[in-house]
Amino acid sequence: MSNLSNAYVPPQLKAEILSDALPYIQKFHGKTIVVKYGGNAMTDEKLQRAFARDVVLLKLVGMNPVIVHGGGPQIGKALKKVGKESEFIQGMRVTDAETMEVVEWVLCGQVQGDLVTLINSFGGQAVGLNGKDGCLIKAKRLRLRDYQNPDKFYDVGQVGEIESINPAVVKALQDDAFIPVISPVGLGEDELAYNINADVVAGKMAEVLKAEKLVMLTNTPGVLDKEGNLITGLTSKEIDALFEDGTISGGMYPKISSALEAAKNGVKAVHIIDGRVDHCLLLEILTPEGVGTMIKSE
Ligand SMILES: Nc1ncnc2c1ncn2[C@@H]1O[C@H](COP(=O)(O)OP(=O)(O)O)[C@@H](O)[C@H]1O
Ligand SMILES: CC(=O)N[C@@H](CCC(=O)OP(=O)(O)O)C(=O)O
Repeated sequence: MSNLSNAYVPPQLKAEILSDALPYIQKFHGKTIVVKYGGNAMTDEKLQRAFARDVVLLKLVGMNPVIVHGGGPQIGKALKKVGKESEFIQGMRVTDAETMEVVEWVLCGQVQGDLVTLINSFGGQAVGLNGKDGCLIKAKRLRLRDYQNPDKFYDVGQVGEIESINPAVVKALQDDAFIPVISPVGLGEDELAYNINADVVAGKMAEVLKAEKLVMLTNTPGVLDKEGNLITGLTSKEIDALFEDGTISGGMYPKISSALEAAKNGVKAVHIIDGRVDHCLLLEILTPEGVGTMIKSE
């Protein structure tokens, strides 16, 4: 992948490739595109730079990218430093009060700060937000239902589910030249901060903003079947079958569930794509090439 960017491309071909993007730029002009930038997709510096450039480019050609970032592996590292192991149930981090302090520090501080700085270094105007800002995300304590046994619930501590989203602050920013960069932390009525899975925030944000597209960047080619082959498209029924036969596990649970909810609730195109591919965002949005898995509402 990295060698490709050094390969010789005749100037005429470059111009044609740029020109081929025109219908996509027209189609998505003025439209909101929510991008979930997973912590697993942001581990390589070169890829991070390509991502930030792509976001700036999308904004400058008239689209409204809204970024929801994760940071699971980065939280895991910070917790290790203070001697705490990470525990997950169905893709949700079990979060006690001490863990929550680290989560907020890593997500709303380090990860968001680095991303905002990087986007702005390429000429964008990114603004960092978390759920507390402008009353963006109201959360309440999650009762996590067992995927296989609906009568069973898990207590995962200070983990939130979304009660409501007030998108006013995001709309105000995106109607201007700004690129919102949102950390998945919500505020409860009890004034506690809640740790919310970033896929859940991205899916709901896309719904509430009536986004044209939701693109989730992760560290696999997309959703894989039992043999490890990429599944390019998935319907609701097919997803149920994958849950039942155990093909989906860990972080893919909240990702697929949130993607499906968004597709069912009006987001026209929902994709889970490989964030390890250089310029995957441009490939997904500005070319006819299908990358990753498209989640369909039915
Ligand atoms: N069927 C599946 N296809 C692809 N990935 C899967 C599947 N089931 C579980 N996974 C796991 O889900 C992970 C992606 O979710 P997660 O670790 O939460 O990433 P992110 O930080 O991008 O949200 C993959 O790295 C993989 O280990
Ligand atoms: C409740 C819960 O699990 N919250 C996540 C929030 C970050 C996240 O979702 O990051 P990724 O997108 O990189 O996985 C966590 O603590 O890891």
